[in-house]
Amino acid sequence: MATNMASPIRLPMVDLSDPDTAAAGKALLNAAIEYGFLYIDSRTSKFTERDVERVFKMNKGWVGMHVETLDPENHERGDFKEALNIGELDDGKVQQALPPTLLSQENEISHFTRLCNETCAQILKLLSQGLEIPENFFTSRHDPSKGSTGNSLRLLYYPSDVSSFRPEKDIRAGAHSDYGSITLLFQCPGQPGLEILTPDQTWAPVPVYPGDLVKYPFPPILVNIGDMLSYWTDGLLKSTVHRVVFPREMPESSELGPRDRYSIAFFCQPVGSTELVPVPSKLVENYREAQNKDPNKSFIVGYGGGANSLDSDQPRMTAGEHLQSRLNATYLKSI
Ligand SMILES: O=C(O)CCC(=O)C(=O)O
Ligand SMILES: [Fe+2]
Repeated sequence: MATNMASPIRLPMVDLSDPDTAAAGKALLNAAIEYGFLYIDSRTSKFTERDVERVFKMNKGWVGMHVETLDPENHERGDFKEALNIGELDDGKVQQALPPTLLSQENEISHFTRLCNETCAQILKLLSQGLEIPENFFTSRHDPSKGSTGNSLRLLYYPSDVSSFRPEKDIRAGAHSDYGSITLLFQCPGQPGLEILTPDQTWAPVPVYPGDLVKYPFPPILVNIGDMLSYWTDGLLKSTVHRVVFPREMPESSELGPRDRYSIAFFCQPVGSTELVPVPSKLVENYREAQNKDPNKSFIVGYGGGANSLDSDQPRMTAGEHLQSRLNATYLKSI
């Protein structure tokens, strides 16, 4: 496991309003190949400052601390976080019991998840362009009108008032990769903590704002590739391991004020019954061939060996099966 700290990473910033969609698609694809993470310029997204602010206001942490342990091999105590998961909505309606204070906010939740879905569709279309495959290859397989997707919205709260915190041993969210296609992450100014594992096995902090002087209405939206899209593209797109750490000055330095962190994650998945047929991209094929020829091959072709590893007469894994295999690997391990 990595121990060294790298300097903050400069991730590419993608402009979703770029009329040159071929160029934006290539920029997005290259970031997904190199880092598995990128920023979306918030000025070019469908979200207004108010849309994001409203959901942050709902986010007060709901499910107790230490309930989840994302990296049980390295952390004996559960993650120092609280979370509320909201599963896929049906016709704008939440399909689960909500905490009483959120009952009146269903419209806002529905509005926000709709924008998340539309943003994911924009990103998936651009990725298809970058991969030089039909524009709707991914979006048609993520279309909720074709079946349930398992998309979820997660409100995360990492409290700083944790007297039992042990700096060397405890973590806000253990090292993990995400399971689905793509994740959108909304962060708050002044609340850092996300780190990604670089190819040389060092942890690189991801700044909430990149180091430029642009005035954003709210922090750029972080996008990362999940295991399924990595599997689907035979590892060409990277599902990068990441974690959330406590700020270095935690928690004694009370003069700094509370060092809480709030974030909102939207996990986007294909329709569960989607067969993960190989992505018909020459770029994916070339990547796989090059990796197969590499005598020192140390690459990961996405969890499960990659969609191209199956013989053509073998049944394809479905998106639902892929997700279940990743959930089993995490949650059965931590019981
Ligand atoms: O809060 C964060 O920054 C990241 C959360 C995350 O990675 C996750 O829930 O999968
Ligand atoms: Fe994550």
